[in-house]
Amino acid sequence: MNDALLKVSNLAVSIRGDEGIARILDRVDLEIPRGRIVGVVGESGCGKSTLIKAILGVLPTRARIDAGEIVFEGRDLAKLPPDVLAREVRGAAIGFIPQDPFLALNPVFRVGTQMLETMRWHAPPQWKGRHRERLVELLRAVQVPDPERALERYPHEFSGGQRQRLLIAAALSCQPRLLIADEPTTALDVTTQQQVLMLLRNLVAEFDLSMLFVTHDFGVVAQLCDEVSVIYAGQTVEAAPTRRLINEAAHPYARLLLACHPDRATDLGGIPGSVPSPFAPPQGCRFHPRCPIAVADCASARPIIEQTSERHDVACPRYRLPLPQGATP
Ligand SMILES: Nc1ncnc2c1ncn2[C@@H]1O[C@H](COP(=O)(O)OP(=O)(O)OP(=O)(O)O)[C@@H](O)[C@H]1O
Repeated sequence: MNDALLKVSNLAVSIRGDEGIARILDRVDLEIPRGRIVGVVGESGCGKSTLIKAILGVLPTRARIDAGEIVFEGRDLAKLPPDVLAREVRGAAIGFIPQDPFLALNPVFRVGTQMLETMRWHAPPQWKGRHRERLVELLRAVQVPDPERALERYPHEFSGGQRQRLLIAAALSCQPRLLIADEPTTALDVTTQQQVLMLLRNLVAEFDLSMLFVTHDFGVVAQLCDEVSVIYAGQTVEAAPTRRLINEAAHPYARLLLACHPDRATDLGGIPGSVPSPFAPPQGCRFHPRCPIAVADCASARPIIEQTSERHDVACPRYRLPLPQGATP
């Protein structure tokens, strides 16, 4: 699609560690069309956070982008100087909602002080002199009760769900075009999680945004996302519109991950085995050691991405085969 707000192509990121060099992301592709919510799903250790860090330009010092592009509004973020990224992109054109609302706010400063400080650096010039007023409007939009008073309170005076709303307002406070959320509902109870997801959906429409939502939970993807990309051991294995992926997942990893979801599984055993270390990933398809339909060829060559239908890509030549009985948890 031409109207992508963000297009990540062929992105490779490696990190130098004591064990050698780890290829954490190995030619990842991702597209976020304007006005859409795209989920990135994968187990812990698949590279979701590294993908976010690469987009935001906050990779660890020992990491580097080896190849690929991160094109956002026509500019390749992978090639932008760090000061331009910090000034014009991170926390400005791209807002970030972190995973843990308990850790993300400084407990010793009032909420308003912290949020106004962010706005001082990144808010659009036309809001000059109106930061507090804008903030109150945003707190109202994220349904924080009594916004004027909320700005005078300290983080510990809010519940987890309210703190997450504060962080969503903070992410919106610089008038971003893209929101990136890293499992923002994981630390919340189920009811609050539902409310925050619904709020995010409404805000994306109301503020004319796009969103990248990272999670390990297909249930959350089903509720929130228009499209989804499944990532395994640093490689994109499948991408499709959400409904299609949930009803017709093709890659064995995506099928097994879906089968593990509580709504479907009778026994939540998870997928046997674990995500390989990026310091010594398997050759060929990185999923082949855990794949119930793998054959010898899967260990020798990386699968080519095939398009099964419009906007549905899968990186497995054997995706048409059924999984053997007992393979799903
Ligand atoms: N600074 C680092 N040094 C060495 N290895 C790292 C570093 N950061 C990440 N990794 C490794 O890269 C892989 C991907 O990590 P990443 O945090 O991106 O995965 P993730 O899918 O976000 O996992 P989680 O859901 O647990 O946050 C993991 O194997 C992790 O151990």
